[in-house]
Amino acid sequence: MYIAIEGIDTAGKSTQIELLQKEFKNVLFIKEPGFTEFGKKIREIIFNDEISKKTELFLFLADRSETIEKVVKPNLDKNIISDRSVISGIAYAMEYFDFDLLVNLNKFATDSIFPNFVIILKLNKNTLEYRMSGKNHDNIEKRGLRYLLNIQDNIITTCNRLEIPYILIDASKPIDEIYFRIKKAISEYIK
Ligand SMILES: Nc1ncnc2c1ncn2[C@@H]1O[C@H](COP(=O)(O)OP(=O)(O)O)[C@@H](O)[C@H]1O
Ligand SMILES: Cc1cn([C@H]2C[C@H](O)[C@@H](COP(=O)(O)OP(=O)(O)O)O2)c(=O)[nH]c1=O
Repeated sequence: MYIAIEGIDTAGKSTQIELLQKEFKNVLFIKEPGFTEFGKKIREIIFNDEISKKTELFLFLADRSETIEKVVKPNLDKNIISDRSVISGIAYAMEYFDFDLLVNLNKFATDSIFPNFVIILKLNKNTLEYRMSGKNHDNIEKRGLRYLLNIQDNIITTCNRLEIPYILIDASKPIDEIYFRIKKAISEYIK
């Protein structure tokens, strides 16, 4: 089972995954971007170089392709939980490029290996504003709150259009309340 934890920046993905890693010892936890050694180099370029949106897209595709080829494919018999996935890949890029083109590029990059189930941590504007005020902003976060809230809508749209099952969790709730809901949801998939 390949499950993705999705949400915009500061939604609480890393926080929840740290808790999940303590409890689900037999699950393979991965992330995008930058899980493989190659992906770490790609991530540095994306966040530090001034590149075009198209180049950024191909770099994320290269990171995703390498993770799928070297990590996901060899472990499809296991349970995998990923911090972000192709869903983020399409949701962030569809602000600039055609949705169907992005789906086809990602199908090629991943041999059509997409998550089976997605958990979306959904932030309201005020909570996003508060959490973003507490951190430095990378190249992508500098595009602002409106952009990130659009991405959040895109994440939901992408799951719907790809017909990938998902649940929405209010990311402004207390950490343990969110964790309880995530645990309940994935326990139906991960025995
Ligand atoms: N449910 C929550 N309630 C309050 N603060 C939270 C919650 N979840 C995460 N945070 C805080 O919000 C910030 C972003 O969380 P993080 O897990 O890094 O988000 P992401 O990985 O989605 O970018 C961190 O400072 C974290 O401590
Ligand atoms: C995986 C992926 C992430 N992104 C963006 C989302 C984030 O702003 C950034 C990932 O940086 P990261 O530090 O992993 O942030 P977060 O903790 O919010 O996941 O890259 C894309 O634009 N396209 C993609 O395909």
